Amino acid sequence: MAASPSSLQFTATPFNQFHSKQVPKHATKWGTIRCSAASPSKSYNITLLPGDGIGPEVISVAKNALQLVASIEGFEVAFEEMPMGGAALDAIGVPLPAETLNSAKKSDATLLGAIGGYKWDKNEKHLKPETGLLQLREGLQVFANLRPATVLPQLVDASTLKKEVAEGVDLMVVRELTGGIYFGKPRGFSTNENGQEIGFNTEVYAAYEIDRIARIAFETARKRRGKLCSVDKANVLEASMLWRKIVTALASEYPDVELSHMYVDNAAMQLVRNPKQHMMTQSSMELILETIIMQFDTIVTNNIFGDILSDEASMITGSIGMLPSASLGAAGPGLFEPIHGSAPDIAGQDKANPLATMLSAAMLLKYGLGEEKAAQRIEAAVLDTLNRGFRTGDIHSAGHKLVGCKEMGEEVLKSIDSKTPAAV
Ligand SMILES: NC(=O)c1ccc[n+]([C@@H]2O[C@H](COP(=O)([O-])OP(=O)(O)OC[C@H]3O[C@@H](n4cnc5c(N)ncnc54)[C@H](O)[C@@H]3O)[C@@H](O)[C@H]2O)c1
Ligand SMILES: CC(C)[C@H](C(=O)O)[C@@H](O)C(=O)O
Repeated sequence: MAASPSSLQFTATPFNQFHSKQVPKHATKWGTIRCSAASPSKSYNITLLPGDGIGPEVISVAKNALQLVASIEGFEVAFEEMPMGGAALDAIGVPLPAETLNSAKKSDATLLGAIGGYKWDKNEKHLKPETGLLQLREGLQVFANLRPATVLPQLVDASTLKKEVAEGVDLMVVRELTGGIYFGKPRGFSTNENGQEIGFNTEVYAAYEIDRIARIAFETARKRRGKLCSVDKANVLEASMLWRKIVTALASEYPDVELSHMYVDNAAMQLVRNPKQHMMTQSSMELILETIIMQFDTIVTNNIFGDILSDEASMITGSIGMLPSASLGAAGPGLFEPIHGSAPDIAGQDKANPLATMLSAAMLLKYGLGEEKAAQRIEAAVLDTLNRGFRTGDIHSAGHKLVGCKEMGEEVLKSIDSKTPAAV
């Protein structure tokens, strides 16, 4: 695939259209903005949740990028930084303080770094940083989690897969985010008939939850290469059987989208075996042509399979430090976060790759605020910085300049500054 900024535009996602049709709050705001020629200054409130571990390091870099592109594009951003996760547990005693959730609900969008760490690992369930994150997703009702995984030409060598396997991979995982086994009841600890301790959870999906995420996925696939793979475990799990039935029934509404189904165990294997299919065809000139067809383009799956498969997909692209995400609901502000965690093993050492968070900031601008040009400035600057040879440790290979989190951030800012609008 050619190296072009557009490969990072995640073109394929139709969420702008989805949102502008279905999110009254945003639709109203965008309408006002577009019509208000007399008042050129727009202003957005963004809640920042640095969280734990490398979270504060990557958020500080992304905040600078948001500020810079806002000033170039002529709008204002006001940040409200709130405690979340382990940081909130230490300061306030709960992983998601009411003030933090309220700030996220009132703002135009929320950018999260990461939460969690060894310190809180043994806490009771309701006092775990991770519980706060689930409460935040539930509180904002952001049921659709878009996780693009694109192998950038600059980073093919960073992938642990062979070049010919990784090159050109461009996936979108659409993960259901507010249902399934993460939230299903009953759940808990008990004892069985033999007096042994048991822990149990419930994988449960209502038809409407499957329907709404499947529609997002079909719309997403329609704007990409028209291929949707629904990943489930319908050979074993009832919740997956219903999932497959509803996704299959919807296909007739999207005749332009080619739907396939795959069991999750096979999908996990196929993702690293052959995310692309190579087909040999013979041309009229008796030449053997190799056509690369994406085995995977858009993947739709439940909460837990999406969590696991997106982490796996990240390694095709080179590093989990590169993958952004957008979590969106039918109404209200979105939540934007890198897919990685708090990386306690490298926290506080200026080693984190901030690009996943910067690209999440770009998704925030595009899907959360409708500021497409500002988003493109960040995406183009990330590519430019990689083109100029800068690499954090997770994506470093011979011949490139090894930098820390801060320096990587500064180099992206330089790239943002040096790009004229025409070049974006
Ligand atoms: N959304 C979130 O906040 C989120 C997501 C996943 C895990 N977590 C939490 O994070 C903590 C650590 O979890 P984990 O170790 O399983 O996963 P992790 O994603 O934090 O780290 C996995 C590995 O990837 C590396 N890594 C992650 N992000 C990186 C980056 N930006 N740059 C360079 N290297 C990076 C880490 O150093 C580590 O070796 C746990 O408490 C977990 O619950 C939070
Ligand atoms: C930290 C955890 C609750 C979270 C999840 O499982 O969703 C994480 O793995 C993620 O992918 O954001």
